[in-house]
Amino acid sequence: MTAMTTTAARPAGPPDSGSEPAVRVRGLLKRYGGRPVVEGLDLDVHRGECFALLGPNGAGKTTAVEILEGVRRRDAGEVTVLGQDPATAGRAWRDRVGVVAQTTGAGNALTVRETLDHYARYHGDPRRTAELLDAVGLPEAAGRRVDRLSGGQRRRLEVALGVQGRPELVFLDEPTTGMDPVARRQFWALVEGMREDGTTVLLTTHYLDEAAHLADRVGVLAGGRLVEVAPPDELGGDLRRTATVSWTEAGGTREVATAEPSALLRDLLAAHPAGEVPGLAVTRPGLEEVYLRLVGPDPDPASVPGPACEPTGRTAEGALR
Ligand SMILES: Nc1ncnc2c1ncn2[C@@H]1O[C@H](COP(=O)(O)OP(=O)(O)OP(=O)(O)O)[C@@H](O)[C@H]1O
Repeated sequence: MTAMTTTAARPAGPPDSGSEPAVRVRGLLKRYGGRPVVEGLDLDVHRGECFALLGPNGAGKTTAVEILEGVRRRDAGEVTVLGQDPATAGRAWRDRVGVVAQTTGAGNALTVRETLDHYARYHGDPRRTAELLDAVGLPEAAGRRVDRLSGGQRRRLEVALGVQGRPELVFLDEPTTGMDPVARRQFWALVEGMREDGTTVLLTTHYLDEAAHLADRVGVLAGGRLVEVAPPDELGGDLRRTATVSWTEAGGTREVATAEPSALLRDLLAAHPAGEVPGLAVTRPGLEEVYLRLVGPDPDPASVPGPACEPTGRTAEGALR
């Protein structure tokens, strides 16, 4: 697969934190049946940035993203996406935004190529079908019916449809779920290509390696709020800086958590003039451990008895449900 290039004139290079953000959210509140699922969410995504939203099942990621996409109604708060309120933005705004939803209805008797050609008509300046097929690694499946694709192939098609209109901002909700490891890495290259073109990307994922690889910043959503926002290798702050030094002593393992492991190592070496400190190891928490500490042991609000189900999406008339 090759990274795609666009003809649209957009600034390339690092995220632009100086100008108006691509996404601005203040005090976002969403309740289902009276129960808050997103509660006081504040978020800025800079233009040209790849931002990854992490959080356990039921944390409210899809709910928040669907509000930003303009397919779900909010109960309170301010939301601006590419300068407009998605709840009222029109067709022109929609053309500037790409959506790869968590699940879609894509599944029909058309072939992959026919499907892409069909949806191309909805965009003013669509990417060429051949270019898209190549970019998502589907050229061999171009003539296959969509309802005969594997789950991972279907996901690739959905990604192709989401970026077909050369969006300035693309929402990717768990885009690589169901993809094999090779397809995931192809997808990463696709996102990196979009980033180089200046596209803003807001991604949700459960794969921490994906967030670490792709994102300029990650936000961890828990209990309806962002509990931390930071570049992936800085998430966890003090927690990241704390090392655990362990060694074998008197037949057992000793473990000491310290922000200054060098000092402890000097003491240990001095206490072992013969050389080796038995079983010596120094470890620092990785992204996964930091994440698990941030979200807590059982943060899934879905485990609480839930409210009545609320449908999503726009009505045929385009109004929000
Ligand atoms: N249409 C709906 N009607 C009622 N409750 C809903 C609806 N959609 C989601 N919920 C509930 O809202 C909470 C947040 O769901 P949401 O899908 O936003 O979480 P998520 O972080 O995207 O989870 P996952 O990682 O599993 O995709 C969950 O408890 C879910 O059961």
